[in-house]
Amino acid sequence: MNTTKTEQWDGLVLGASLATLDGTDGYGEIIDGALGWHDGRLSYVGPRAGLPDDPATLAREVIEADGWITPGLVDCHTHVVFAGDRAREFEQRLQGASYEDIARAGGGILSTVRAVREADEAELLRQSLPRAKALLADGAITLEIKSGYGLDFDNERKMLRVARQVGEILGITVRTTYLAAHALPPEFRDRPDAYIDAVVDWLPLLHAEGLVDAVDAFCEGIGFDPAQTRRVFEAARALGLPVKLHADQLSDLGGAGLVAEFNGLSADHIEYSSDAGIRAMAGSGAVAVLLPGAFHVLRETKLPPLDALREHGVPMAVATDCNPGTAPLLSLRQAMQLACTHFRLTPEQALRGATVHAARALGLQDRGVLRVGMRADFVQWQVGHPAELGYWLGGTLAASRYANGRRVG
Ligand SMILES: N=CN[C@@H](CCC(=O)O)C(=O)O
Ligand SMILES: [Zn+2]
Repeated sequence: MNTTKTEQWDGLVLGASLATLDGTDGYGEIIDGALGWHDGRLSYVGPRAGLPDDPATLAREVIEADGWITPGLVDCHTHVVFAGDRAREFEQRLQGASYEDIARAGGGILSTVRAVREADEAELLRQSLPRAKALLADGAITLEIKSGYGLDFDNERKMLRVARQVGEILGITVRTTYLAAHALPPEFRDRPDAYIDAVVDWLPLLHAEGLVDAVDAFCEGIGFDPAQTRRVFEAARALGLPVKLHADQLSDLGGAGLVAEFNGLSADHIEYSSDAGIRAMAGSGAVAVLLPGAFHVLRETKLPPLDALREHGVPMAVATDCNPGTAPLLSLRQAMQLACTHFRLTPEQALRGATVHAARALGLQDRGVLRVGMRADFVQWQVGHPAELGYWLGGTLAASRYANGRRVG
């Protein structure tokens, strides 16, 4: 019996099939499986037939289930904390305005900055929580949440505090990412280097409050240049914080290579990354975070360098990028479907992208697969096969969700 515990477990699910994702390929299928856990960790992952005759004695709670159980999904790139929406901007884009035009005219990210600054902490939480709940409802048990719509100390802090509260209220893991280098706020107009000075100064203060798990930037023509990004990364490194990057989304500024140079966790978007950038990522072990929601909503045509990613063995994560501008997307499963449709990932690759590789993109080694000793984060789905998770558009497939061995929906 594949177990580490001899005392009575906290819980045991019997009867569902398991997609463990343990191993380098395949779903790791266990038909008619059993999953036991204790103290928030998996204590048994295997066939029901591998348990003693009377499994009810093994655990305090025994649950008969059907369908399939997968690791809890990990949404490794979201901007789910924000106020307002940008539906009117979406209309303008469909009438011909580009994302960059709107940004340069003071809309885009800056219009969400105005809305976030106007909302107090309680209001920001009130607006953000339903979005996080929707992501959880569709199986996301770990959420990364970025700041980046405050762009001053108090408002970046407010966003990060709300992100932490979301995790506490929902009982799930929230990893926070400091993204003050997302756009240039109006009070620093034409003074981007002075703004980067401020971004660098705020970081240790927010970190000292326990509000920052990683550091990100938007390295782009409408964001910050590589030299400015480098300064943000150096500040992160000085504090021992990992970096990730909105890299090469709209043009190739060498973002993928910069991530590799700083041993970053991930380069995200990367539609325009060069072959050299991808090779550098492969060398450093960085994850490529694919964001098919933004690709879809912006009606992009330039695909990420998928062949190069495959050829060089760069792990590909999939995330929602849930944000009001480019990805009003409230389902990681839907992002998986878009990754299959637009980027030709197989449903198995998309599921690995939203679990195993997404956990790695957050530097989390204790989740993403079902294996004894890993966190008891899992989702039970009403499906006949896990390939359906990357197949259906919409619908309600998740039947129960567990975080750290506790039911969270
Ligand atoms: N690219 C930059 N940041 C977000 C979009 C933010 C926004 O438009 O509000 C992204 O990941 O797509
Ligand atoms: Zn983003």
